[in-house]
Amino acid sequence: MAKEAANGENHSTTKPPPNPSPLRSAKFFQANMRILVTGGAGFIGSHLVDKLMENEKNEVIVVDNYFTGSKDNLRQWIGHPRFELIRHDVTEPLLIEVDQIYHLACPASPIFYKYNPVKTIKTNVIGTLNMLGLAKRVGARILLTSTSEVYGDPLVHPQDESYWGNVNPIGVRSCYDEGKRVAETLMFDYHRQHGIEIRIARIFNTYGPRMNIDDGRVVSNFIAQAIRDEPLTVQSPGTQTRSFCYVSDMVDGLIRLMQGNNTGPINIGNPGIVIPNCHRDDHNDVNTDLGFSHAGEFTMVELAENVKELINPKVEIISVENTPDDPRQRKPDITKAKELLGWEPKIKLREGLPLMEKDFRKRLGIHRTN
Ligand SMILES: NC(=O)c1ccc[n+]([C@@H]2O[C@H](COP(=O)([O-])OP(=O)(O)OC[C@H]3O[C@@H](n4cnc5c(N)ncnc54)[C@H](O)[C@@H]3O)[C@@H](O)[C@H]2O)c1
Ligand SMILES: O=c1ccn([C@@H]2O[C@H](COP(=O)(O)OP(=O)(O)O[C@H]3OC[C@@H](O)[C@H](O)[C@H]3O)[C@@H](O)[C@H]2O)c(=O)[nH]1
Repeated sequence: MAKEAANGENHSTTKPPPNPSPLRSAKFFQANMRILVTGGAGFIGSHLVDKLMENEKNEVIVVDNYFTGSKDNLRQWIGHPRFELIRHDVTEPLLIEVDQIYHLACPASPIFYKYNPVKTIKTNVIGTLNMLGLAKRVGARILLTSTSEVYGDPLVHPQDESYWGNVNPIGVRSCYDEGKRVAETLMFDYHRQHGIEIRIARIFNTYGPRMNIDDGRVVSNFIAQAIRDEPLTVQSPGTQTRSFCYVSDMVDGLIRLMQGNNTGPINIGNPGIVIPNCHRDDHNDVNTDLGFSHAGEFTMVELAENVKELINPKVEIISVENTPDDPRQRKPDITKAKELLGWEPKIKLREGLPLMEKDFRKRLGIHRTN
């Protein structure tokens, strides 16, 4: 019987998970925790690896096909005795022995996941099936990085985990959002049917150093544009909102979820703090809405204005055409993360943007002149 609480409920299983390796209970040999990170050469994955490697009791194995990730993100660990890097596509089976699996492998930026949509859905469905098969064979606990995109173009705001979403099943984003929805279904079916220990994080927009400069997502686009003196391209109408979480907060949330007792799904993102009657003068990163402020949800025009003010006040902001099915609003309800994981984000957007600017300037070789 699986012990974890899913959405506060218990699910019965038909079969207990396999016993852990005898090495786990060996008297004289204390094995390290072997942790697999799929997609570990990517943006969030490589920061997660950094954090996991800080613990000397962890051995970290990364598998990645380098579609959007890069060995460069892991260069400080290559050759380290507790670290292994394997070029592998998760759509193919993987036979290794591990205790935990953080399953991140999947292109996350819309321009990359739409580039080869059939491959994206294979990665989400076959890739997740393969990782669940591995978890089942070796009795590992597995965490899936799902997404706020499972809520589609949400009709409920902010989004809590009980909301089933408003998703177009045949649209250009479906390979990703429907793919992640199937991945969540597979996780719960393996949990109920085979007793696999699962964890599901629904990640909201995350930003920080190491994002690909040409990643295509909004924060990296605006920062790269501001540094290069190019106009900031706000996709119309510009009133669509997102809530942005700094990557170190995200990694902390993922590790807490993996180590805790709740299956999730649990939203991990930065909704900001709701401060009644607070105005822009009182808080730098607060957008004022009828005297009711939320410092974490930004329209794309507001995000562009923040980037302009912080990074390059001379840069122009222009409106460009949008792509179909762009969600109009997005902000997480993180009550569950607070209550069940004791987690909430610490870094505000205006603190995170300069950290990312520093990293982008270094990689672009463009110094700040003012
Ligand atoms: N960054 C965000 O805002 C965000 C939001 C919601 C969910 N997520 C999820 O978090 C995870 C990581 O996202 P990210 O922002 O770090 O993206 P990313 O593109 O930087 O990282 C994804 C990694 O997966 C690898 N990959 C892709 N397909 C693969 C395959 N078939 N086999 C093996 N490796 C493969 C890529 O090469 C890359 O290293 C993804 O699952 C994504 O869906 C991210
Ligand atoms: O240059 C740009 C890029 C994007 N945008 C806008 O910025 C908003 C955010 O777009 P992004 O491409 O950064 O990311 P999205 O929020 O659409 O999707 C993200 O959601 C959560 C994760 O699963 C993924 O990382 C990604 O799919 C959209 O409204 C988009 O229209 C711009 O205004 N200008």
